[in-house]
Amino acid sequence: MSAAPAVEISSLVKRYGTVSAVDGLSLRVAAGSITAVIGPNGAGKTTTIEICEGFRRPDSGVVRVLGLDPSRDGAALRPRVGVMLQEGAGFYPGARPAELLTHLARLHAHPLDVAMLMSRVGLGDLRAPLRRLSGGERQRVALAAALVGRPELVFLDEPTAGLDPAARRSTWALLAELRSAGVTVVLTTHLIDEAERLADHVVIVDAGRVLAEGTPAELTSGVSDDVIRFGGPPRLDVASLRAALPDGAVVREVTPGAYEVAAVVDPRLLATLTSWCAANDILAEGLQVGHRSLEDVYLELIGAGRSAP
Ligand SMILES: Nc1ncnc2c1ncn2[C@@H]1O[C@H](COP(=O)(O)OP(=O)(O)OP(=O)(O)O)[C@@H](O)[C@H]1O
Repeated sequence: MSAAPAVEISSLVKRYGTVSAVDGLSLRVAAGSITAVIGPNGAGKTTTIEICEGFRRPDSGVVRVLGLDPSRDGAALRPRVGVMLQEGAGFYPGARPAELLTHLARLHAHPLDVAMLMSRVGLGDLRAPLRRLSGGERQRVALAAALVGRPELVFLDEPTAGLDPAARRSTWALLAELRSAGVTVVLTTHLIDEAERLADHVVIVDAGRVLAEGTPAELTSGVSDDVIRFGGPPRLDVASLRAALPDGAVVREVTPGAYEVAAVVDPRLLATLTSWCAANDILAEGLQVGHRSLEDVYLELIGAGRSAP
């Protein structure tokens, strides 16, 4: 990976009237990496990305994309940067995918072959105009449009939203191939497992600021607690279990009959838990000790229950 970041944002602020969409956000994207920006609806992800793309101007702060200022150096950046907007916004609805992609290819010096690209993103030789395509097909066209010019850097706003599971996996494979070819990928997503599996670097944003960032492993290992999961009859007395466990343990019934204990797990804690179950005539089914997932960390950071991602 090159030392110069592909994207560098310092103290970015963007307001819409009284709404602070972005409120002092700073981040760096390493060249050749996949960076996932996650956060609840309205967190400021799209606004940040659109400023990087040159579509919006910041109120203050500094943004550098491939060392350039996107609000001034758009002409120099356009051939080098691919952009996928949410739901393929901005495409002419009467165009067919191949027409649109061929048109975009002509704007670039060394474009990809359009037929090959359409096949790679799962469009085959789909001939219907864009307005007749399904949401998932439009997503694929938008992804192909971002890639056709062989960009060094791509910004993808929710690239797998609305895709079926097979198409989502195939998109992940494509993004991993791009990274192997040295392309920098910045994406937003509401799928925390997508960020966890795919991204080298995850940035959690809320209320226009970065709450936490790091590799998925760093973000989850920074939390000392592990989690024990088990199944049993619904509506167990979690307060009684909680009282039996050491201070700091958190017990909750996630869904009826599915329990989670978040704590520093050691053999003694496990023994206390199973003794409590034995004393209450409960067979703890599927008992598992595991690390907390990125989703656990995310929900804790943004405040569980405040907003569904
Ligand atoms: N053009 C605009 N005019 C006024 N307010 C706007 C405008 N664009 C965005 N906002 C507001 O700025 C805030 C951040 O929006 P943004 O689209 O950046 O969030 P997001 O994190 O991308 O959300 P989502 O996950 O729902 O796409 C929201 O409160 C939104 O309503």
